[in-house]
Amino acid sequence: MPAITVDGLSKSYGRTLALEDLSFQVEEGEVFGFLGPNGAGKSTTINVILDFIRPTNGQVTVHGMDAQAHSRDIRARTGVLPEGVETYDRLTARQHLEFAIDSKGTTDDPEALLERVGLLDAIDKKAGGYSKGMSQRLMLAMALVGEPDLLILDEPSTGLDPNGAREMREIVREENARGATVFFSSHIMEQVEAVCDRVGILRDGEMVAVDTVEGLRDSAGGATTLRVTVDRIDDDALAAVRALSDVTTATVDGQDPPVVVAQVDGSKTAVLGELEDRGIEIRDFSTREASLEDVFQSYTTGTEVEAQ
Ligand SMILES: Nc1ncnc2c1ncn2[C@@H]1O[C@H](COP(=O)(O)OP(=O)(O)OP(=O)(O)O)[C@@H](O)[C@H]1O
Repeated sequence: MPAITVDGLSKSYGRTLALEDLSFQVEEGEVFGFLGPNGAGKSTTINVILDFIRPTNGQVTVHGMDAQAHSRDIRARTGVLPEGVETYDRLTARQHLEFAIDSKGTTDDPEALLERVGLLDAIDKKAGGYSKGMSQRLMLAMALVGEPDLLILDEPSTGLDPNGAREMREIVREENARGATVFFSSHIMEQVEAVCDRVGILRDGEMVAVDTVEGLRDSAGGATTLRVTVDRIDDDALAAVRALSDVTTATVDGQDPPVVVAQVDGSKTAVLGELEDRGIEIRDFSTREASLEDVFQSYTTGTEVEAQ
């Protein structure tokens, strides 16, 4: 049984359509990265899964239970790191943890949890004095209470420095190794590629790709980003480059001097030849293997940048 099934989900806020007929599944035991730029609809999806908001259409089940009818049971088995940090200024980390432990009726040790997230030193300090990263660590510790079957982490790296982000990924791996399903959202490919089994890419409320990290890598596979610095470029020349059979996309980056950026799946010399045949002077060029970040960008930003 999948851990999460999202089926035909739509959500409108007044005239804003935040989610449009969204369907996907998160399998039990996997780490699923929910990736999309700001405003794509990630938090809205998470809020519907947790029944914090009601959808306009569609259905969500968690461990086979309807998200609306069984929200209490679902939340009891789920650890949530919500978007935006909501700590209580006057309570210490220990008190936050004690509250979460009481609410879930578990016997966790606050010190052990805070040690895991690297916040043991501040256990008896009031959260009002915490940095963003410290608050984020505290919220993560609260999400871990009760060894939940499902962890839902909304942008868990917010406010964390690179070390903190690495530690967070380590905790995701440990939780997954213990058997938890992890669903976490991010707008940064780098954050998800290191830990996720599969990635779903959300754009404007629609899922535009769901694949394994390997599968996404393959779709970038073989492709190379070619950057050619030229003395000038015009629409006809750019169109001719785009029309070459090995070129997937071509855009122009910058103006002075212009740089033609092409995704090439094969011969790079054809691009250089096409430009030279048109009397365009090639001042420099470089090649780079397309990265997962390039794949993410091509799905989420529209690949074309008009020639200027
Ligand atoms: N309460 C609300 N009222 C009106 N519009 C909303 C509300 N919440 C979200 N939206 C809109 O719905 C769309 C999706 O927002 P959502 O917060 O789900 O995206 P997100 O992918 O989580 O973005 P971010 O990465 O910035 O958190 C956006 O256009 C947003 O402006």
